[in-house]
Amino acid sequence: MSNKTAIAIVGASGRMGQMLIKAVLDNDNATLAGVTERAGHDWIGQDLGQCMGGAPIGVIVSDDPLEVFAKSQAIIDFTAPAATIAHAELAAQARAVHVIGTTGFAPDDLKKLSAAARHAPIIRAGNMSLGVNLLTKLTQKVAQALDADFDIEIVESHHKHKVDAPSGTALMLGEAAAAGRGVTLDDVSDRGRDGITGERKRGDIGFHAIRGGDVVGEHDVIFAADGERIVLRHLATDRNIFARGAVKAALWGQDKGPGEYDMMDVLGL
Ligand SMILES: NC(=O)c1ccc[n+]([C@@H]2O[C@H](COP(=O)([O-])OP(=O)(O)OC[C@H]3O[C@@H](n4cnc5c(N)ncnc54)[C@H](O)[C@@H]3O)[C@@H](O)[C@H]2O)c1
Ligand SMILES: O=C(O)C1=N[C@H](C(=O)O)CCC1
Repeated sequence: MSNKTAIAIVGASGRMGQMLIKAVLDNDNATLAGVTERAGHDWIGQDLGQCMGGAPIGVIVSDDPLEVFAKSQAIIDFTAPAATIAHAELAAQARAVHVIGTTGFAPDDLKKLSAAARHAPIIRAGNMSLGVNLLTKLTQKVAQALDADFDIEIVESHHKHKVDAPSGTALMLGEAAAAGRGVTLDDVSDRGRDGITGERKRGDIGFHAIRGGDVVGEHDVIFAADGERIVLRHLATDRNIFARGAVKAALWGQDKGPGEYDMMDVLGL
């Protein structure tokens, strides 16, 4: 039996799905167990290699996650919240590691993920890149070192197809800034100001989302005081940074018990 980890990719035709497939095929410690797309998608029943514009590779795109998960040790999921919730239940039944990159979950969705994580490991992060996870740590440290004379604003830019705002990364950074300050993000979050908003409230953390063109992902955490400003910035120029992180997480999760983990755990940060 091969000692490579069998990984399934759901949402195969997506911007991230295609990156993830290449990252698994390029990894010496992983093998592609199968791929899925949503029912009715025109890739269903076709050879994956041909769908991606190359030669056949003998992997047929499925719309049956149950059948694919049964032969997988890990599932990598960058799809949409409703799909990911359904996948979490099936991954838990299959006792497979579920790596979740999907963003835009509602609080009730997160409760369902926590329930699934009682049966198998879930590794979830709004951003799987090493750079952003380091930036998150730095954000917490800087917020801890400064008082609320420094106003915190988080500005993110993404491509025009992105459907959720603020980005998962912006929320990670906001949570880190709030933790550094010793407050709860929900109590201080101020999203997308418009109209006569009144003066900025001391201690608030502001969020702003720019959408346009093909921007892969850019995040600034601004600490603005009277007379000086600190800006922590991450610029993503290639989605491969997210895909590589997700495959690393799938391999890392193999000897872990049920529970909820994130990329900080994977990277040891
Ligand atoms: N955490 C990270 O590092 C990171 C990085 C990039 C993107 N993302 C997130 O990943 C998600 C996907 O982003 P994208 O740009 O690839 O989007 P996309 O729209 O290009 O791809 C999503 C794919 O999922 C498929 N899908 C939807 N429902 C499905 C189902 N039930 N079964 C199988 N496939 C299904 C869609 O058909 C589509 O092909 C978003 O939530 C995005 O914010 C996270
Ligand atoms: O392209 C996207 O969508 C991205 N989503 C994640 C987020 O919401 O932060 C990570 C960056 C790219």
